[in-house]
Amino acid sequence: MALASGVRFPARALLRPWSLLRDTTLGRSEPAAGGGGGGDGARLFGSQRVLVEPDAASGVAVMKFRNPPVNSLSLELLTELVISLEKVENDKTFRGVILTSACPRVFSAGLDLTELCGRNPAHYTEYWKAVQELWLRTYLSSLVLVAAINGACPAGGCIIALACDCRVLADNPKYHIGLNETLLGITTPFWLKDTYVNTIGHRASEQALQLGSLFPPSEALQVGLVDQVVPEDQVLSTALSEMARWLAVPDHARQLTKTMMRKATADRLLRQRDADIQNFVSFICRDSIQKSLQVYLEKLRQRKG
Ligand SMILES: CCCC/C=C/CC(=O)SCCNC(=O)CCNC(=O)[C@H](O)C(C)(C)COP(=O)(O)OP(=O)(O)OC[C@H]1O[C@@H](n2cnc3c(N)ncnc32)[C@H](O)[C@@H]1OP(=O)(O)O
Repeated sequence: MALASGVRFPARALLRPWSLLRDTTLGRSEPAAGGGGGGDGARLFGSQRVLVEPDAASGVAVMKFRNPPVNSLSLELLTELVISLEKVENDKTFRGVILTSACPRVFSAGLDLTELCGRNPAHYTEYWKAVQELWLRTYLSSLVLVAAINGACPAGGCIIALACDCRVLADNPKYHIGLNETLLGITTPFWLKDTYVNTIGHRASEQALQLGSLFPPSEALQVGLVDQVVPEDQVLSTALSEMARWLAVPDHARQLTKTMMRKATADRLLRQRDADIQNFVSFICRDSIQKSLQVYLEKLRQRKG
């Protein structure tokens, strides 16, 4: 499938990209005039793992991850997210998307460790392309993206949140956010490290990345990883208020400014995507890395509660 960032999609998505999306249209069977997804706001479109609730009146769609139990970023979820974002972005009814979780207590557990363990190089290649694609699609989106973080947000979950323009985190001491890759025995790719540095600065990133720090809400706010910490039942309403603030700015000026701020970081990856994939595949295929990941996954499975 030809996507803006030029990545090739998994074979099944290439053959029938929309087959990954189950249309959950309610109420209307035809798109509203002038747009494909909004109408009176009663239309829902999404997929098995991504629920999209569009509100044409406000031009905002709420996109909910729905991959229980922990919204781990499986190849399917990554693919469905990219397709859903592309679909909303191509519909001129919409100017903003709120990303949130439909699973209790977890925004996203990050990359699906079962995609990183015991597979073959062709699978790792396909998987990493999908990770790159989601990051590029979110980081460079012309839409306003607000993360309504209503649960734990480690690693890949944090990466999605960092690609948004604004982050609102629920005030629950169990909802940690950060990049903890080193604790799994792996390293953060340069483009995600750059995103971290852009958000919280060099020194804080140097420390947090090496230590694999996961920040509770108050510390996440202090370090600048999130913009607001609010009671759990106010996360979505606060995200909507933030969205209104961002949408009050004329789109063209905001979009040009976003591009100016983010282009250099994205270009670093765009210039060397294939090399980045090769690096990832050779790294993840190492016996020592496979062992570390398996030990971590086993600990996760044994740890309950
Ligand atoms: C060069 C390489 C760069 C790669 C970059 C990698 C970035 C990443 O994203 S790596 C992934 C890192 N993620 C984590 O470390 C998070 C691990 N998960 C957790 O800490 C917790 O699950 C949670 C805080 C998110 C939620 O806790 P909760 O108590 O609600 O649920 P659990 O009982 O722990 O988990 C339920 C179930 O889900 C499985 N699981 C959890 N996380 C993952 C995951 N990331 N991938 C696959 N599976 C996961 C967990 O094992 C449990 O499974 P079982 O019910 O079968 O035991």
